[in-house]
Amino acid sequence: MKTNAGVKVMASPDNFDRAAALKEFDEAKTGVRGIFESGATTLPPIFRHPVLRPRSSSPSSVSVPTIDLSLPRPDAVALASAAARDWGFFQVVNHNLPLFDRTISAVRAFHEQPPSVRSAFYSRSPEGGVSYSSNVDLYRSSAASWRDTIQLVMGPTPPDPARIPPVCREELLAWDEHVVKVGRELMGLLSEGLGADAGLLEGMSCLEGRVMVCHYYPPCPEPESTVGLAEHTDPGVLTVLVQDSVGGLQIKWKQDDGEFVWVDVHPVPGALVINVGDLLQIMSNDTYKSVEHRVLASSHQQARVSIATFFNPGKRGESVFYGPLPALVSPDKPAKYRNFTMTEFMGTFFKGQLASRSLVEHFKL
Ligand SMILES: O=C(O)CCC(=O)C(=O)O
Ligand SMILES: [Fe+2]
Repeated sequence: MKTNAGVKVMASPDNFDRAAALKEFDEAKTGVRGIFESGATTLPPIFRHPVLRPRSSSPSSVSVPTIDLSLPRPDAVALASAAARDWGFFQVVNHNLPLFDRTISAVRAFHEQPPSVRSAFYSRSPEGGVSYSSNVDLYRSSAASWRDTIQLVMGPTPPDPARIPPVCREELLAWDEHVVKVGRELMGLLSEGLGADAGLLEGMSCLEGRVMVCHYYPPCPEPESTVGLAEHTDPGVLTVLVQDSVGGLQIKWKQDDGEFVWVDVHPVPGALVINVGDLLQIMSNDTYKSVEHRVLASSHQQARVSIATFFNPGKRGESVFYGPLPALVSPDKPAKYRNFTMTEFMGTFFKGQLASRSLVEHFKL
């Protein structure tokens, strides 16, 4: 038996005590990065995924659309809404490279601090909306993923800045401001694409509920046997993501012959990756699509960094209901989903495993 940062690698998985190994890994408080730092040459069993789809194989001719937001408005509306309908994913070119690089470097710097510094922030119950941990669903998923994350609830109530790790504090606050501007622009385009006013989604408070996750995917000794992030859809309205140049994000794409393949979302310098979440699929009554995606475990020497902001409605409460937008429902196009409160929606999400597609199915009529 060999020990990697407190995680036992058993010769025989038959007598492997998974619960104890998870606890030991979690209590080390240094994440997957800690295992990497220990020089591990094999994958600890808690990270081993029994069945993995092939790592790649997308036809090289297929790629997620990239949209230039400086195009004339009607063109931008047409392209963004077509991409949200046909792909559920697209990239937008925003030309704010210095801010992108600065933010990614700050997140990298947090995760690469000495173990004793970053472990002080490690927690599974976010204090004041900020936490650092590995695998938000560590104790619920059947196999862990090769990834650590800082999570920040940015809205409707922003965190006390003092709770954000100093090494990335200023950068993440500036990034949130930038992302809100991008989110407003995109929600405007997608609202217009539904035939509504540009202010529809923003008026429904969809810019207000924001969770930012700053992922770090260390190089992996056996990338074929695990994932960086298991396949899932995002529950919220819209996700805005910035990634570094390493790559590994893939979306599940249905070919003309009905077969699914994984398509790489190639890093494009200065581009943001945008995707439709389950709630926008429901609100748009299936006009826009929430698509499954995953991240491969990094086979490169370099760790991968990405930062995703999930936009959700900030208006909650037991008398505020979400469901297909009334303007999109008619006798010809009946509602495909029932209405629900955000409490019910998020409760359903947290009950399931992150890797399931059950949220949209759960509310289907
Ligand atoms: O790291 C990425 O590229 C994807 C992250 C993601 O899908 C998520 O956090 O939901
Ligand atoms: Fe996601």
